[in-house]
Amino acid sequence: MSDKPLSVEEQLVKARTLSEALPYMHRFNGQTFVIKYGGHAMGDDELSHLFARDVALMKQVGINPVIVHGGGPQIGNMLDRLKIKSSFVDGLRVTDKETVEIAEMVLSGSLNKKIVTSINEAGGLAIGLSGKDGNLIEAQKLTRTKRDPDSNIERILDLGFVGEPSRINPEILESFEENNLIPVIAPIGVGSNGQTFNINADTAAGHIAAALGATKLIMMTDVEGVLDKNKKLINRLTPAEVRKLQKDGTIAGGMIPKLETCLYALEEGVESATILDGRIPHVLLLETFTEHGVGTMITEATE
Ligand SMILES: Nc1ncnc2c1ncn2[C@@H]1O[C@H](COP(=O)(O)OP(=O)(O)O)[C@@H](O)[C@H]1O
Ligand SMILES: CC(=O)N[C@@H](CCC(=O)OP(=O)(O)O)C(=O)O
Repeated sequence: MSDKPLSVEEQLVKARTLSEALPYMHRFNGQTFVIKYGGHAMGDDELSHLFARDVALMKQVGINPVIVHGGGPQIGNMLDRLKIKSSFVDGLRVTDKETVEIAEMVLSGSLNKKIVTSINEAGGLAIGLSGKDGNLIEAQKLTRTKRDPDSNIERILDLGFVGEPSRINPEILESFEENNLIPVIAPIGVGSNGQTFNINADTAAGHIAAALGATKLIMMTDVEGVLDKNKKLINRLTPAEVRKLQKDGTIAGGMIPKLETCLYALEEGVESATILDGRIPHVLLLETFTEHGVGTMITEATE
């Protein structure tokens, strides 16, 4: 913050901005927003600090923010340091025994605590947990098939310890809300025999949003939003339009699980899913307290 006094005009702009936020504060009071904070979006310290402030502000004005974080690039860095090779299939990391241990260490350990600390420093009260705590995310091995384009044979893919949520037990999150705590969740799931599963953070966020009956699912990433074939931002999409983009190959890599999750969340009753550019300062406030103008919003009906 600069110490230079503001001109009257600048003060008026500030006052107007605050006043314009009032209807949104009323509209969203008491509602749950699940915010997926992607590993790419958390690379810059200044942006991470602004993210934490935005989350603390949301909580202060009566919204219930629930953070689910990723950490793909950070897991990748640790695997590189340990000289462990890693690969992805359709945006999902092939996860062997060693890799799942590293993923848990990075996600539930250093990254989770870093986010908790920065929200606490910003004046919120955050609590970190993984899907193992309170049995929040019960998971099973993900089963995936892929059609071989040459032979047209459907093959079963074995991604190792990659999990998908089989049941979410949100009671622990509800008790946090009652106590004004902001949950920060690492996407690690627990299997029926206590196994650890590495879950794509988008998938975890979508299931948590559905189980909590969230109003909004917000995905923060490192692109403007969903881009069309000419790399132009698409502002609004319906589920039918998303399916078309999936079929014609416009959607690739990490955007595949992201959009699958958005569709799942909408089917389960979440009102809107938005993919936002986490590189924009205060993008969460822009999304929450102004008419939609950034990123891609997916809703059942377009106005
Ligand atoms: N049509 C598309 N529009 C936008 N991004 C796309 C598209 N298709 C593929 N992508 C890729 O998806 C990436 C976002 O997914 P990902 O890297 O998993 O992000 P995060 O780590 O934030 O979850 C983009 O950086 C981009 O490379
Ligand atoms: C199965 C799987 O792919 N798990 C992810 C979990 C982290 C994640 O999803 O992080 P981002 O949101 O930053 O991509 C991984 O190992 O990278």
